[in-house]
Amino acid sequence: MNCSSETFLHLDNLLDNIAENGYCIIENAISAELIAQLQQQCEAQETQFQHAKIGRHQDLQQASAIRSDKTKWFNGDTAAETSYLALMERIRVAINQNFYLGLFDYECHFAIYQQGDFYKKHLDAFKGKSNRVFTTVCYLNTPNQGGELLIYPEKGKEPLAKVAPKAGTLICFESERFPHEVLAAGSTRYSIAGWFRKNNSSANFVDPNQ
Ligand SMILES: O=C(O)CCC(=O)C(=O)O
Ligand SMILES: [Fe+2]
Repeated sequence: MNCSSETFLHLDNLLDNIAENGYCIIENAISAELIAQLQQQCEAQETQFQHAKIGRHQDLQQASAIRSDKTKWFNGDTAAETSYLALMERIRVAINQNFYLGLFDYECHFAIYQQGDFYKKHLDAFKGKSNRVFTTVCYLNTPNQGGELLIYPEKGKEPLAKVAPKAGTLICFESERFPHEVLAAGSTRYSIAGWFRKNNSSANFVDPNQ
């Protein structure tokens, strides 16, 4: 098993599961200390969170029927954010080494789901339309009830997995392949959602463009 003393990440487990299934769910992937710091940061900065838009071209009103959480982009401004990004960088490099995907960078945001907040079934990327290749989700607390993530197969209505959010659990899946949804949260739910991206740039089109 591949564990760093500080942050604790089951890299081999992650790679094996991705190779076999295209997704992985790893409990206790990240140290409780780092998770607690990130969760406290979310709580302290809650007023800076905003209702999320979906895609680049949709407006807020359309988005609110699909998701009701609030998000805040991650800038690496704090030591905890830097540690988290360093972990994601290790995953990016390992995925590239194992699957030759040419993942180029990583973007992520914090998300807060208050009681009743949801995110309806969706895909994070559509073939040929997005540079998002792998989605990551990391839970920063363990809500009392609700807020489960359902991961669906490419075709078929029965979920492959139903994940009750738990502090320290890390989920990774192919963004174009797995529709997923977040059931209504029963109590406040803190998380980080992120995406490893490929570079779609060409001579007259620069993307990622954030
Ligand atoms: O928080 C989760 O469990 C999933 C969030 C999600 O699907 C997203 O932000 O795209
Ligand atoms: Fe998603």
